[in-house]
Amino acid sequence: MPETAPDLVPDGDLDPRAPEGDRNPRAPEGATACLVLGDGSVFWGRGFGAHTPAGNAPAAEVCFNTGMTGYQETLTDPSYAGQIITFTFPHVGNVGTNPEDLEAATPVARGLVVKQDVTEPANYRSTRHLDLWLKSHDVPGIAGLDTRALTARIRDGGAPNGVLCFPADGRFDLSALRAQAGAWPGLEGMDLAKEVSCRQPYRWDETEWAWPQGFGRQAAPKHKVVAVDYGAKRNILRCLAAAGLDVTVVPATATAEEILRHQPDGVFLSNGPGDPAATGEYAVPAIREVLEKRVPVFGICLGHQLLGLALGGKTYKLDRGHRGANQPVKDLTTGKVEITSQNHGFAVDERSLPSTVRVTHVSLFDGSNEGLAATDRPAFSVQYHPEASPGPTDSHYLFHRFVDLIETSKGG
Ligand SMILES: NC(=O)CC[C@H](N)C(=O)O
Repeated sequence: MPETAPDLVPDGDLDPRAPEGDRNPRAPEGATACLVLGDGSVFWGRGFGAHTPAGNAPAAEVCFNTGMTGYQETLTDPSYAGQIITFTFPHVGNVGTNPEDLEAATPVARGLVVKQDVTEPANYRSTRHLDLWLKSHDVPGIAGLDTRALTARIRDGGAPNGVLCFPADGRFDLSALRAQAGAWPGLEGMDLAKEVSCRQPYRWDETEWAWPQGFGRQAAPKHKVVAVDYGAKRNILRCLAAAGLDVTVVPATATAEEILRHQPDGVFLSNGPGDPAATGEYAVPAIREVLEKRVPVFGICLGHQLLGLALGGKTYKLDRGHRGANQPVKDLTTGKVEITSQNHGFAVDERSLPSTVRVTHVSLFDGSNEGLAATDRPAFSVQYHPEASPGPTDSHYLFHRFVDLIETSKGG
């Protein structure tokens, strides 16, 4: 193991070397970056990845992810727009980066917080050091701070807003950073899906990529679906194609007419960032119209929340969200428990759902809703990510459930 430098003082305000009452203590020795939270607290660390522009460090919600692998997929998952990700697993970066594990062309996360300094990559698939990859995509990182303390703070107090600052000149204006973190409006009410969505419709055609172990290659397409891209992860589109679907992707703001013009056998609603209620302003009317035409609908994560809204339910913000690869969920249809991968900060309020909606999945961590199905039309959705493989292929059956629904609807 390479030697790593010790943790820096975790919180500038608690720095014993800072004079009493000093709200702007100097950066501790060795600190080149800091994370400033909306409540004014400061976590010092060592910067890596891209420097932040002077006076314009990115503000975002600071969340945590407990996954032990998949940092590149996490960083490129468009659902992380507007967020700084704290990785609770300490060794991030040690398998480098490669072009196959991207969930989107570029990362949208505003920054990452890790415990250990990023080491040289040790993996045959690596084509680039994480540090260089982050630099090339303009994403700043901070290492060497107490990610446990930060995670405990998020767990106990909810996900705070924060600013990650890694200035090239090593100067920190903590007052300005505190003001910036305090002024960031937060994710509630924020519509980010249309920012990360594709701009033009396109056909998903990716037959030559490496497939997840044991998942097989693309089957000859039997049915045609339109996937509405609210910030879709590539592996979802891959899984739809692997289940035998011909996939056309359309922008988040596509109207029902623009969706139905493709004469789809089914409509898929993707994952995506931001507040579903804000996204719903344009998405919900389109989904409602698709539902009225009785076209089969399947939604994942943000797509699940939007389907919940379209069916008459409400969504709310969870205190700290579910982000990681070990989240137990019970499928109430089969009684089976799946270990799932998740990344969401909002949820469907089960109590708000009309009687024409059945709850199909529930979180065994906190009892929140993880899946629903309409009883009067062909539509279902899950809050978690069946395209990810946190262990075995627990949740891939949902893509086949979608195909079955399409076939039943076609009368085939
Ligand atoms: N992964 C997702 O689709 C996230 C959905 C939504 N932005 C949330 O945080 O709950």
